[in-house]
Amino acid sequence: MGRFSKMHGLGNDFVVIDARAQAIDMTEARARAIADRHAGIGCDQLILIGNAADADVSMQIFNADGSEVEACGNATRCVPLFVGRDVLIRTKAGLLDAKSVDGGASVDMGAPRFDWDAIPLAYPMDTLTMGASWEELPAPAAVNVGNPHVIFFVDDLDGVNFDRLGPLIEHDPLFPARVNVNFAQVVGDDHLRLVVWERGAGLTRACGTGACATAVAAIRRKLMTGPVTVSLPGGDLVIDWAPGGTIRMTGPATHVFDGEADWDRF
Ligand SMILES: N[C@@H](CCC[C@H](N)C(=O)O)C(=O)O
Repeated sequence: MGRFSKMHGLGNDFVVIDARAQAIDMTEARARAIADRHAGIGCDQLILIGNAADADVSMQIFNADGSEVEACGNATRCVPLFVGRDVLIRTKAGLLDAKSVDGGASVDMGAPRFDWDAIPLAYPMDTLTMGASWEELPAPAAVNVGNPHVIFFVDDLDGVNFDRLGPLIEHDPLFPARVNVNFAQVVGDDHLRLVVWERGAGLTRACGTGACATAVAAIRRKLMTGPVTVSLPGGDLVIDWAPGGTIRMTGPATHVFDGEADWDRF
C-alpha cells in the first residue's frame, strides 16, 4: 500500500505523493488513472515530492489528463504545509522559494517571459496585444510563468462560454505546447476576477500560475500597478510584480486528509 495526502489551494485539488518515502514509477497512464474522479482517487493535478540535489525537495506535476507539466502555483503553496517547513523546491520551471504564512504560503514564482518562442507560440507575434482573436474575444496577451498562458480581458466575465472557448483555444495550433486559457475582468483598482480553463485539466476552481500570468499582463498593459488581488471561483490570491522583477504569489493552502492506496491498481 502507498500513502498520499489530499490537499488543495482555493479548491484546485491535488493528490500529493511523497516519493522520497516510497518508490513509484509514474507514467502518463497511471497519473491519469489516479486523477480520475470516478475510477481513481480524483484530483486536478497529481504531485510527486522527491529528493533534489540542489533544493530541499523536488516537485513533479501531472495534469488530470496525465501530461507532465512545468509549474503549478496552487500546489507550490501546499509544499511547505506538506513538508512541515519553508522549502526551496526544484521544479521543471526552475527553483521556487516557498515560505509559510498564516493559513497558506508566499512563493517567489520567478520572472515571467514574454518572447513569442518562450510562450511558446507557433510563429512570431507581439505577446502584449496578440494579433489573433477567437470569435467575440478581444486580442489577448500571452505570458509564460513557467507554463504557458493566454489572457483575455473581457467586459463581462459572466457572458463568456468557458466550456466551448476553453478547449478550442487550448488546442489551437498557434500554441504548439497547448495553453492555459485565462478569462479576466477588471473589477476595481488592482482587483481582477479570473476564470481559468487549464491545459490538461479543464475548468478549475483556481489556478495560481493563471493568477500570476494575468496580474503580470494587467500590469504590462497599465490597467493596474499592483499588488493585484485576483478573485477566482475558489477565493482570492495576491500577486505582486514589478517590470524586470520576479512574481510573488501569496494565498491559502489546505490539507484535507491522508489516505492509502494500492498503486498497482492504477
Ligand atoms: N493548477 C495549476 C496549474 C497546473 C498546470 C497547468 N494546467 C498546465 O498545464 O500548465 C496552478 O495553480 O498554477
